[in-house]
Amino acid sequence: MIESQQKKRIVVKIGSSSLTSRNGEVSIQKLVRLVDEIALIKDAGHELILVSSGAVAAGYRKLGFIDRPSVLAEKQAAASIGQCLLMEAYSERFGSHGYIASQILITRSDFLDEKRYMNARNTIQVLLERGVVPIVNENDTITIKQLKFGDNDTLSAKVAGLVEADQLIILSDIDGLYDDNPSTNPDAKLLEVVHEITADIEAAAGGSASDVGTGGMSSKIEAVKISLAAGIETFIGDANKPNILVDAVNHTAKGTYFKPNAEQEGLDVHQHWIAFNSGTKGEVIIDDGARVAITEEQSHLLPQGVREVKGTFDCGDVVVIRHLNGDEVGRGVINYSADQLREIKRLKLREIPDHIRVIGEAISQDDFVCYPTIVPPES
Ligand SMILES: Nc1ncnc2c1ncn2[C@@H]1O[C@H](COP(=O)(O)OP(=O)(O)O)[C@@H](O)[C@H]1O
Ligand SMILES: N[C@@H](CCC(=O)OP(=O)(O)O)C(=O)O
Repeated sequence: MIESQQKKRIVVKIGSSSLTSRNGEVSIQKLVRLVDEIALIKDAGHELILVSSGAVAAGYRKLGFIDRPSVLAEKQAAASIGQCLLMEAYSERFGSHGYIASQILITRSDFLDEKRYMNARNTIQVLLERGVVPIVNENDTITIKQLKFGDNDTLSAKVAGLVEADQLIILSDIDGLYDDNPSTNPDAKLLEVVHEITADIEAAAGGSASDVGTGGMSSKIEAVKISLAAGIETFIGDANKPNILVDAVNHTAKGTYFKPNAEQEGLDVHQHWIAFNSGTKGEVIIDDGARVAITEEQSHLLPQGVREVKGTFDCGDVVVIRHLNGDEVGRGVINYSADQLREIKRLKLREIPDHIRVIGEAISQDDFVCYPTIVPPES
């Protein structure tokens, strides 16, 4: 039973290994059990978005393969079949509880553009207001390698940031994060509460031992970095444990609970987009004064603090902000093109020629995110 608590917005990620039986095929029994639990959470009044893997696993046998294919086009063809089968199974079971399931397929390029990113958010908002369970997966069939989220762990954390979730629950075939890879070290111990992703934790998190899983624990830890930066508490637990979802919502489940730093303000949706979804176009190199201003004094980045401009970008693009010593300071939305900024760098605001002056500052205070709030960009 769900303990009575404030209405929460919860993102649940179900990995391929949690949905498949030993032969690699999707197990309707497993899917049904998880849907039944989600229905209980919905009945208690919470909003829930499901990020479900399993399209490739559900499709490859129907395509005539005995083993999960490894060639990209074959996986994509399998996903094209499997995604329909998955949604059919989800729709039917959610329907039996009186809930409507909807399908949302996303690629990383959809999230590169903030308008499309916000559009996805608005769509999900309408679905949630109307009691629907949005079911998200990567659009495997058309995604090219360079623009793949790659694993649904990362996708689930980005979706959690997009919808400003209260909790992210990542279900897997293991009951949480161990202090070493349990498939190679039988003495590895479960970590029950984690406040920070340290280098030791990153080193402990290895790849997947199953034939169907994609990223193993290491991609889950990358995902947790993203969700914690947004201030979203995150849980990793075993999909095969009875009542795992209900217990995770009640905080009584066995597993690993990742707790965001209570003092650190989470990123808002715009900052989350800048930090984890936008692609960067070029770099601005800043001096000491500018670094102190933006990291410690909550100030704008002014052109006078910019020493060098690298690459080509337009007004509105996201650029890397780097200190003269080479350290990455953060990233932000630039108010000038690269050529304009080259012309006005090191100038005080009143010295900027009228035909170039837009807002004044090179990057506005609300438009940048500094490290270590964010993890280094992935591309
Ligand atoms: N430190 C660790 N703690 C727990 N599991 C780990 C660790 N390092 C590697 N793993 C592996 O990660 C696997 C879970 O990831 P994966 O197979 O990709 O599942 P999913 O399909 O749920 O995403 C575990 O079964 C385990 O073999
Ligand atoms: N999008 C793919 C799954 C990718 C993925 O991350 O899988 P998993 O590691 O099992 O969560 C699919 O639906 O088959």
